Amino acid sequence: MTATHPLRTITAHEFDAWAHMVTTTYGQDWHEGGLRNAASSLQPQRTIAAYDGTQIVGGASIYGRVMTIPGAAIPVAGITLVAVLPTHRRRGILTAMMRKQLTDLHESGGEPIAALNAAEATIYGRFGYGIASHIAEIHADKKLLALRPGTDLGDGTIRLLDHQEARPLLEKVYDIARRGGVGWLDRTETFWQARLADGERVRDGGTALRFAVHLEQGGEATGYALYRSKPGLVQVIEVASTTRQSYAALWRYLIDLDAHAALTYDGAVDEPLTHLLTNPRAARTTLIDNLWVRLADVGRALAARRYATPLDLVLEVQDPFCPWNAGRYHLQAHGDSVTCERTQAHPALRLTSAELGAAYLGGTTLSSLAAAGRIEELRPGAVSTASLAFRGERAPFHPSGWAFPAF
Ligand SMILES: CC(=O)SCCNC(=O)CCNC(=O)[C@H](O)C(C)(C)COP(=O)(O)OP(=O)(O)OC[C@H]1O[C@@H](n2cnc3c(N)ncnc32)[C@H](O)[C@@H]1OP(=O)(O)O
Repeated sequence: MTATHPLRTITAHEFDAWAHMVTTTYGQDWHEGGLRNAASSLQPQRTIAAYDGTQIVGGASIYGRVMTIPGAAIPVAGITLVAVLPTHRRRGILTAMMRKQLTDLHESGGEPIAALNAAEATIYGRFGYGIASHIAEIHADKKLLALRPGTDLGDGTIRLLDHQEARPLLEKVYDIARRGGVGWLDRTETFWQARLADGERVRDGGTALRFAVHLEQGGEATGYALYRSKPGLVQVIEVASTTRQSYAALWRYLIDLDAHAALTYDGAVDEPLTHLLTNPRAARTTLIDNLWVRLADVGRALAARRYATPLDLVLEVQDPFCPWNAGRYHLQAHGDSVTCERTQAHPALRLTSAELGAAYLGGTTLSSLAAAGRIEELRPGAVSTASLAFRGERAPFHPSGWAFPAF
């Protein structure tokens, strides 16, 4: 808590007042559908508020989700709906809420990592969060888009289904895709509802959501694309597939949609689409930070993932914001056998939790952080060895946001 603004979890009947504070802070009016989605997906016992007397003046919540990480899928605390009223800024309320969330995770033995999408990239580094993934905002000139000759499209078909028909097929495909994709989350009923919410506000001038589902000859769904049309634009919302042929076939379908000059999609940094095109420059991309990861418990987090190469490394971790994490760790990894124990041995690398958070999903490299002067190498070659081991096979990708609406 801060000296003047105590923090506590909200009760269910305080939800409306809490939501009102969040929307006021975000410069919005909460509409009916949004309020319903938030009320059903948020857990009051994981939602905190800062009080000025009886008034709620700040708040933050946690969604408990399961995220695919290199070699495993683990519970992750999804930090969301962080807000402090404009009347109460710069008094340390955010700092107190961040500390409470992480302390609670540590003391309860909760999720070993926390993750969030940052409203501004200047906010969360000070609390030990590091940029673990980027998103490639793709903007393509449709008349220049064409697939390379000879692209294997398989022999399936694409059907436009309505929401009800598509929904079970989407779930099956998504569940296979997310298990193989680092950064992807599990999606329970509540989160599906939010992801597929389709009211006027969500459409933002576009059509209703379209469900293009790829079916194999035997009827099995192996991919889907969610999109809407906006004036002059195909806005691709989500593409998931379980085979390379269905991925290529879905993109051919999207590219072939007539009467649109442009196509947009928030894809992975290493989105295979680029390599399917005759003119890769037709799809221009802007990179933007996406998932910020914070190791709430360094030892448990590092032991939970798998590493690309064998590793025997002593790390000295500095962590003024979460002092329980500070100290030396002996990280040993060989295939599925991974241990991370406290030690007094001499360290090979000195770094903070933020660098470990950044490297955790295998996207940001330790070598790049070291080149920026953010990691101290105490044993020659240790950065290079560790960087290769932390690296993932594919760039991590988080196909939907943490922030409201809650998908
Ligand atoms: C995961 C998500 O939900 S992201 C959404 C985040 N929410 C928003 O952006 C909504 C609008 N903004 C706000 O609600 C508030 O301004 C917040 C939550 C960003 C900050 O809350 P505050 O209580 O004012 O922050 P607090 O007083 O604890 O500041 C902590 C430090 O962060 C800095 N800081 C706070 N906000 C910002 C910002 N937007 N940009 C840069 N620095 C910031 C402060 O200057 C302070 O620095 P210091 O420790 O060096 O003095």
